Amino acid sequence: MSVTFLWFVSSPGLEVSHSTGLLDSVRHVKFLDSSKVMSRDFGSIRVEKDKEKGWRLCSLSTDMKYACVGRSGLESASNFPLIANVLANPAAGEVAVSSEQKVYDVVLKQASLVKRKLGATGELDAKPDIALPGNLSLLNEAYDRCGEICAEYAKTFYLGTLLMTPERRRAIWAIYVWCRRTDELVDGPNASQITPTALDRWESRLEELFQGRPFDMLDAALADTVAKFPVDIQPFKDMIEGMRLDLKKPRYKNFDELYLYCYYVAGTVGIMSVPIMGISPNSEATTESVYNAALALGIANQLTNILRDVGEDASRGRVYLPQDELAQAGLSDEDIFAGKVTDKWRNFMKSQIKRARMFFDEAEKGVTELNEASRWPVWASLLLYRQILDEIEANDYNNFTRRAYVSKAKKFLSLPAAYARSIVPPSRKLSPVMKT
Ligand SMILES: CC(C)=CCC/C(C)=C/CC/C(C)=C/CC/C(C)=C/[C@@H]1[C@@H](COP(=O)(O)OP(=O)(O)O)[C@]1(C)CC/C=C(\C)CC/C=C(\C)CCC=C(C)C
Repeated sequence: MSVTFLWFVSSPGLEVSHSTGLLDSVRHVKFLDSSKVMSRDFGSIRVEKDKEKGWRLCSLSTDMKYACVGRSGLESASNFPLIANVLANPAAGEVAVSSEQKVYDVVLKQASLVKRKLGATGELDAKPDIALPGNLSLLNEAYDRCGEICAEYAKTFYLGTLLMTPERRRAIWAIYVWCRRTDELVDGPNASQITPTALDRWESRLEELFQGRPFDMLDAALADTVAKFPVDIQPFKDMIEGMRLDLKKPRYKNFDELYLYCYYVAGTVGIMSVPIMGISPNSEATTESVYNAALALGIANQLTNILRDVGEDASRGRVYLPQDELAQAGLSDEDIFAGKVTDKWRNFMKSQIKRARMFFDEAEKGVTELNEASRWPVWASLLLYRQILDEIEANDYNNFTRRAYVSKAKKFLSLPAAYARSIVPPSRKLSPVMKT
């Protein structure tokens, strides 16, 4: 996977290795009070009534033992028999659950955390900074540094965040920086030295920071963010799991496997971001449906990223495309390594692009439901990334030797279009509760 983030990212080489990473010099910053860490006990089994999807029986256990049977928001729109809900596994005498369903459990868990944190008022308590007074300026410095990194690596996105409230803006910066550091572990300049053990250490660090014990200054900003906003640790852990897959899994058998990978490395970003960006108090959408849209945007972005980078990934021996679908199209890894654009390849790409667009369509339904100030950067991100698919088509599906690229002029034109969409309000107000 290539690793510059959307259109915003300009410079490579952010140092984030476990021991020598960016600002690791500021270590053992112990100014966060672990006693203020919120409880994350989700109980075990719940019966959920989902507005659009009917009743579903779900395990909400934190250990990710999935037991959820239900329908996906995407399958109705899908022409692809690709997202199976429940996969029978007769050999084991068990019912295996599809990736989509596993991921939906994370969505439900995050949504239920948001609901519980909001309580009856529908508003988040604005918690004070959890630093001791003497260290408040350190915390501010930490957030400022996150802002600087964001501005350096994702300029347009950074500008978009300036529309958000100061609290939300700096929280998004802190999440952005953690995601980028995580991604750089396997895709950055020190990637060749990264081992599964290093990722395990990164995960322990994550657990510590969620307990209010950050390792460095940038972690401290995130520790403060997760203590203030109803953010679950699971998507963060899952992103690290995605990096583990990148170390050990060179091929994806089918779309179910690829879907899980896309969730790990990108869908997680959507789920982490919504509790910060907030849902409009005027939205009548269910919390779950907004999280589903956020997940869909992450998946759409990652699928697009994979389709754009086929040649580049192949040069590193990597093929992310579903093997069974390649075979059905009469293609194999050899065709990808040969890098020849044939009619078989064009047809295959058409169907892959179609699927990525379906995920973008699904995501679009949720953007309007976000808090007004958060919509513009999301629309901008969506419109710009979606155009990469158009560029692949314009390149006659040659994603072996030509990198689909959205020109500066087109990017620039997308910004007012994104703004225009962002001022469209959610359909109508029903109840002010249960949103953030
Ligand atoms: C507004 C907004 C976009 C917020 C997201 C802020 C945030 C926390 C970003 C972190 C991004 C990051 C550094 C992720 C690390 C993993 C990674 C690199 C994922 C890939 C991104 C782009 O890859 P790459 O850097 O290679 O791209 P380029 O080469 O530069 O093109 C990803 C493909 C995925 C990133 C996923 C998202 C941005 C998810 C966006 C979803 C939301 C913000 C939820 C919106 C809410 C609704 C309701 C739709």
